[in-house]
Amino acid sequence: MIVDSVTGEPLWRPLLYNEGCPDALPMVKSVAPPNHTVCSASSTLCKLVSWWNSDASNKSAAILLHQADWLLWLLHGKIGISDYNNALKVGYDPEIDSYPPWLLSQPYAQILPSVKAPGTPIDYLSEGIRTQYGFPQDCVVCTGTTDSIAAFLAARATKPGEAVTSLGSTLAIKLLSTIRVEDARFGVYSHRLDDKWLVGGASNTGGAVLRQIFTDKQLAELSEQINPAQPSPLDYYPLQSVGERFPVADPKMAPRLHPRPDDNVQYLHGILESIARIEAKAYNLLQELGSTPVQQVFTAGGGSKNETWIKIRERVLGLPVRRAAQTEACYGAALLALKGCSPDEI
Ligand SMILES: Nc1ncnc2c1ncn2[C@@H]1O[C@H](COP(=O)(O)OP(=O)(O)O)[C@@H](O)[C@H]1O
Ligand SMILES: O=C(CO)[C@H](O)[C@H](O)COP(=O)(O)O
Repeated sequence: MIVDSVTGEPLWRPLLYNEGCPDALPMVKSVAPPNHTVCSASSTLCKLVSWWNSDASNKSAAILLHQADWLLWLLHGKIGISDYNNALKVGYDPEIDSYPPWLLSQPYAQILPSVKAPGTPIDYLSEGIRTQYGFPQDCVVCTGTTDSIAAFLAARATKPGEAVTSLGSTLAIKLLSTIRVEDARFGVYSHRLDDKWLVGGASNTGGAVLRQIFTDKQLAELSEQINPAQPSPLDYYPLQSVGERFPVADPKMAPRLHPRPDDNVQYLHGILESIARIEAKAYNLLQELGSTPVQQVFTAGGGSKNETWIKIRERVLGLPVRRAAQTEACYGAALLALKGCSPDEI
C-alpha cells in the first residue's frame, strides 16, 4: 500500500501479494544484483517502482506499508514501521539488517518504511481501540511477520531440515536452513528467522483452485474414496489463472486441468497428486540450490485437514508429512508477540 504519511489515507489502489507489475521489472533489474528477490514482477519493489513511474503527484507525502504494517498502524498509531520479514521483497537485507546501498541511492527510497525485527514492541494499543474492545491498559503491539512464517512458528518446527508447507489458497513452503538461498529465476528466497534462514517460496497452486471446482464438502467426501497408496496417472498444473511464481517463475504459465475424467474421485485424485508433485519439485529445488536438506514436513492451512492428501504427499515426497499441532497462522503471530512483548523496551 502507498499511503499518506500523515493521515494514512491510501494514495494508490492496494495491491495483493501476488499481483504483478511487469512494467517496473526492467528498471528494478537495472539497479538490483542479478537474480535478487526483488527481480520478480510480483515483488514489492516492482509495485513501488510502478507507482513511482506513474503520474503520482504526491510523492513527497507518501510512505509504503505492507498490509500487516497498515493493520498494526491502526492498532498503535505510529505510521511507517515494518519488520524484516515483510520488508524482504521490497529489498531489505536481513543479513546486514539494513536497506542495501543500491536501494538507498534510489529516489524512491524516501518512501520506504523503517524496519525492526519481527516481534519487536512498538507501542501500547491506542486508547480508542483499547476501550472499544476492552483490552487491558498494558496491552502492547509488536511488529509482525508474513502469514506463512506465522504458520511456521505455529507449527513449532525448530530444527534445520524441518519444513512447513502451508496449504491455504496457495501453497507456501518454508524450510529451516543454516544456509541462505536466493534465486529469483525460480522464485526462491530466504527469510531470516533469528540466526537461521527460512528458505522457500510460494506457488500459485493450492486450495483456491480446488474451491473453483469442488465445495469443501465434496473435497472431504471425494477424498475419502481415493486410495492414497495408488499413484494417479493424471498430470495437471492446477492454477486459478495464468502465472506461476515457484518452483517455476513464469508469469505466462497457463493452468493445466484437462483432460477431466467423468469420475470426480479420479479427477480430484489427479489434482491432489499433481499439487503434491509441485511440492516435491519445490523441496528438491531448494536442496539443489544448497539449502539444508529437508527431513520432515509439517503441514498447515485448510488443506492440512485432508488425511488422504497427507498420505499421497508422503508417497510423492518420500518424506514424513505430519499435520502441525497448531495449523492457524494467527497462533504463530501470538507466539511471536509473546516472545517479543516486554513493555520495558517501548
Ligand atoms: N478437505 C479439504 N481438502 C483439501 N483442501 C481443502 C479441504 N477443505 C478446504 N480446503 C481448502 O482450504 C483452503 C482454505 O484454507 P485457508 O488456510 O483458510 O486458506 P487462506 O487463509 O490461504 O485463504 C480452501 O482454498 C480450500 O480449497
Ligand atoms: O502466497 C501467499 C499467500 O497465501 C504467501 O503467503 C506469500 O506470497 C508468501 O510470502 P512469504 O514467503 O514472504 O511469507
